[in-house]
Amino acid sequence: MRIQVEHLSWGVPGKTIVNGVDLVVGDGETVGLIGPNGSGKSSLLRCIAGLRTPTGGVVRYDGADIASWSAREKARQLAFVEQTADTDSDLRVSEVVMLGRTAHRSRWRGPDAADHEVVAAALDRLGLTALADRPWKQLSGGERQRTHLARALAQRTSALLLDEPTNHLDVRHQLELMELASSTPQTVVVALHDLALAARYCDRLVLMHGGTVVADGPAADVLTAPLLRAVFDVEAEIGRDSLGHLAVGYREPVR
Ligand SMILES: Nc1ncnc2c1ncn2[C@@H]1O[C@H](COP(=O)(O)OP(=O)(O)OP(=O)(O)O)[C@@H](O)[C@H]1O
Repeated sequence: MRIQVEHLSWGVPGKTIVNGVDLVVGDGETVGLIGPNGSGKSSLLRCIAGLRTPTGGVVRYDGADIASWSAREKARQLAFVEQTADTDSDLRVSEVVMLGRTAHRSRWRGPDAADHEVVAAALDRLGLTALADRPWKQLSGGERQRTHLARALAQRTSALLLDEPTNHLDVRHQLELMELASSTPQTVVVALHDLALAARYCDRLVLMHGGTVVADGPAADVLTAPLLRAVFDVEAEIGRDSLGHLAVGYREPVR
């Protein structure tokens, strides 16, 4: 699934929040969206997910304008895990994940064996099998986040949009989640604050600032000291760790 964002703008009265963004994400590619707080990453993701109506431009999936899709069609084509994803509190973990199957069956039919198989596989993929029967409201923040990812996987879509999917996760689960995002055949757009994690697992990084894309390319081209200074207002040193991964160190802020 190829995602094409053309001259996309979105805002609220008096404020342009996403400003003329062009972005192409190739089939199966994992693209990391980075940028400071308020730079427009979540707003752009919500437009790409079809949850916001752009004030200008268009979002295409394999050439089709997402504006022409019903909610059900969107749920069959793309899965979106938002930063503050929440769920009705009385559900059990497996029932939350089963919500991902809703768009795949008729309104009149309950989950069948195939749906249960997909849910079991998604729970297993996120290491949640032992929590399947636990009430959602008892879960920790990281367990909830993994449950929402399992729900998104259970949608079995060609595109996966993730907004800060690692913010509640411990190191082990961060690595596993990013490994999943980079190895899945799905087309992935993921907003991240951890630049080293983004560099390690994404095929390409897109750096946003003030609602626009200011750099788009391989991590080594985007994570440069001058660009990080201009966009994040930090003095960064970019190097390689002993495993060969890009490492980013920061000097103390000088005011
Ligand atoms: N519905 C809205 N009404 C008014 N302002 C909004 C609305 N949605 C977003 N904004 C503003 O738009 C800007 C971009 O927000 P957005 O959430 O897209 O940024 P972000 O890059 O995802 O930030 P963060 O890293 O903090 O999650 C922010 O200044 C935010 O306050």
